[in-house]
Amino acid sequence: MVLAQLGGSITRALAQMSKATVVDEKVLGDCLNEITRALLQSDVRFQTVRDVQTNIRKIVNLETLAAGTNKHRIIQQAVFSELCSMLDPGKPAFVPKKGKPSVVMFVGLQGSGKTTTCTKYARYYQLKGFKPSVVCADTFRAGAFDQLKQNATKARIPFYGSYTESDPVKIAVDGLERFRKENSDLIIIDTSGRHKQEAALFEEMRQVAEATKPDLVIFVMDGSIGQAAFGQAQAFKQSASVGAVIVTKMDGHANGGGALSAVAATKSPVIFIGTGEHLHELEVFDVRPFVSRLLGMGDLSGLIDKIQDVIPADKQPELLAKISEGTFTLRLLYEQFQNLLKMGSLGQVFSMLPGFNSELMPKGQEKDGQAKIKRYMTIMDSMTDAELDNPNPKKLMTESRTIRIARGSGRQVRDVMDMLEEYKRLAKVFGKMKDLKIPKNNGKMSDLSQNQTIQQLVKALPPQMLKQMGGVPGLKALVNKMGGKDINKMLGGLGMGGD
Ligand SMILES: Nc1nc2c(ncn2[C@@H]2O[C@H](COP(=O)(O)OP(=O)(O)OP(=O)(O)O)[C@@H](O)[C@H]2O)c(=O)[nH]1
Repeated sequence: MVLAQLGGSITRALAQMSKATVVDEKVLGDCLNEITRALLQSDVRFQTVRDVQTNIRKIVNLETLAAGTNKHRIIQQAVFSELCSMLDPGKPAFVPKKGKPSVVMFVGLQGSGKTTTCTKYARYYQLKGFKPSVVCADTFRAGAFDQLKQNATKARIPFYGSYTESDPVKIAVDGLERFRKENSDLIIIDTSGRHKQEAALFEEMRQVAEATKPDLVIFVMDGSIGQAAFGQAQAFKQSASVGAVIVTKMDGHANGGGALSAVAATKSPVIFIGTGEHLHELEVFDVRPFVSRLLGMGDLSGLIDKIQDVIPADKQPELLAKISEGTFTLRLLYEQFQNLLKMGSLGQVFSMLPGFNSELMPKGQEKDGQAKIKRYMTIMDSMTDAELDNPNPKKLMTESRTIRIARGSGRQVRDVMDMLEEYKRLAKVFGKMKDLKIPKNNGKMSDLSQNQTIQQLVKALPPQMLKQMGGVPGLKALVNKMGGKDINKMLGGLGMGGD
């Protein structure tokens, strides 16, 4: 993800500053120059970058800071808070509520990713338990209905459109009526795009909006246009009463930071960012957690949300029971792999952990990781139930069995051995996790149970990960920050919660 480069540059500038034993004007100036350069490279408007720099200087007045003050920390906090202000439109967006019918209309220029994003958005809410549906009122681009139909079918989302009707308003109204009858609580209307902002497009948007009275109009915009987003977002906001923005293609272009800050400057809230062509490549955009992740400081609430999307609350006790039995079978590993793949990009998941930045996981490496998981799963697909459910599959694995599995999955014997090695390694980690007990007492944790949690986590986490989290002190700070409730939710989601 290209935004990670911006985050990486700023993080490096801060790390360089932290190394200085004495923070003087020169050290602060160098750090701010690096941050300025990174923001300009990301196509953030010059005016905005200048404001960020001036404001940080206002907060960090080295001359007036008392001796003994932790200047490194003050600078870091000032950078964090100024980046947040740069991206904060100061206005929340409408959020659909489950069970309460909402209509959301999508608008945007042709090719911005509008149609793809409609289905991503529907799927996001489907995973949260909504009953979404999509209506294709794009009669301008031939093939738009087919595209929406294909995407919606893949995600099992009901859709409506017409090959013969040319009036977008009629399609929108008919679709709305159909899905209202079917009790859909989130009806999404995809409208036509044009190559540029032209009167005909705005007129059509106005007519569809008048007929469907949407609760929210979402403007979808291509993030690669950088600071030009300001003019575009402003024009759509005035013509179609846009209530929220989704910025797409944040995976492929260095200008993403510029686009995000430009949209914020129009006082329109960005609610999601698109990070790829696939259905799950849509990320919630929330300013503070976003900046936190950008700077490698993690986003635990996002991680908890993601885990809960993948392992629904009603499935958690089942997983927990299996783990507490202490038998980590190949079938359980298979299920964990499925969950991991459902979580989407591993880089994105990692960037939610404090101390990680998605830059740490280069795209190629990420693809390799996913390919490996899929390879292991294909091998397991060739195993019998008895092999998958055996608590000690390594003992069971005779030469003839291994050859049979390798043949059945079209892989080499060494691939099967490799998968079993990985299983052994993970079984060891899970074996340690089964002792992890977090008391559930409505959120608050006693000091004693907090200490026990930390000790158990230290034992369970791979040393490399513990190091990335800042060692035991980093982990302590994390547990303190999360309190009992969130850590319970997270560990529960991973099948590690307590009684
Ligand atoms: N890399 C990347 N590609 C995206 C993203 N979102 C959409 N795309 C791609 O952008 C192209 C255009 O997307 P569409 O959804 O067809 O665009 P549209 O705005 O609906 O276009 P019209 O229907 O013609 O108005 C497609 O190839 C999508 O796969 C994203 O977040 N990242």
